[in-house]
Amino acid sequence: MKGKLITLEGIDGSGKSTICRLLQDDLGFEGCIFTREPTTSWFGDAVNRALRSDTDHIAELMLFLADHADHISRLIRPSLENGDNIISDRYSASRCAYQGATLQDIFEDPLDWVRFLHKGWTIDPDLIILFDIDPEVAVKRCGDRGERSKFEKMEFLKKVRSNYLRLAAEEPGRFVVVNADRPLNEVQEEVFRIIAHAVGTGNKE
Ligand SMILES: Nc1ncnc2c1ncn2[C@@H]1O[C@H](COP(=O)(O)OP(=O)(O)OP(=O)(O)O)[C@@H](O)[C@H]1O
Ligand SMILES: Cc1cn([C@H]2C[C@H](O)[C@@H](COP(=O)(O)O)O2)c(=O)[nH]c1=O
Repeated sequence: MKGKLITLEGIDGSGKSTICRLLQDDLGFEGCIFTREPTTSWFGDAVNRALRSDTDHIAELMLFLADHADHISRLIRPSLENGDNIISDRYSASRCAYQGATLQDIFEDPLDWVRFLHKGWTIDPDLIILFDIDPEVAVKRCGDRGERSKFEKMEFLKKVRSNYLRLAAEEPGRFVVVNADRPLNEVQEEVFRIIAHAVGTGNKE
């Protein structure tokens, strides 16, 4: 693989999508390919249907995995092989953190099980930027944005946050944890600096 894969992760309302939009508008990152999970494919549509209903948690996980497999074969692998740098708003760590929480009554260590399900076929990110924030602050931020994700609940997001922090502690070489509970310009400055360092100018060379 010649390009770099960078993913933005964090609980709902942590500010990933806001930073992603700012990155997309910045000329310094115009060589990067921007993508997200759930994707905009029909697999992503199926995931979004599951997110709007009380779908069985295992079935929901399988839909997320199908969307991820399609994302890799259609965009991630060919772009990396072509030398493009990719920035993805959510990726595999979202599954470990969120489905690691939805499945906690079924498995002893659901995070580890979900992580195992990716082995052998996924492409691991070169760098994962974790937007870390107290769920109380994140949920308040999301308060007035209309329809809510079924996951935007305090107790649930506390578990998701602790799963993310466990992932970061277990792979310190891959994760950078950013304090997302700061003014937007400060978070932006730090994330831009980290990504610029990882991809150089954002172009292929
Ligand atoms: N640093 C910040 N300080 C205050 N408000 C912020 C900050 N960053 C983002 N916001 C606001 O918080 C809300 C949630 O931000 P955003 O949609 O970027 O989060 P997200 O992590 O992408 O959430 P989700 O994963 O649920 O889509 C938005 O209204 C956004 O304008
Ligand atoms: C990729 C992925 C996402 N989720 C959850 C996280 C959010 O609550 C929703 C949708 O994401 P968005 O960024 O707010 O649009 O889905 C998940 O549970 N598992 C995943 O793998």
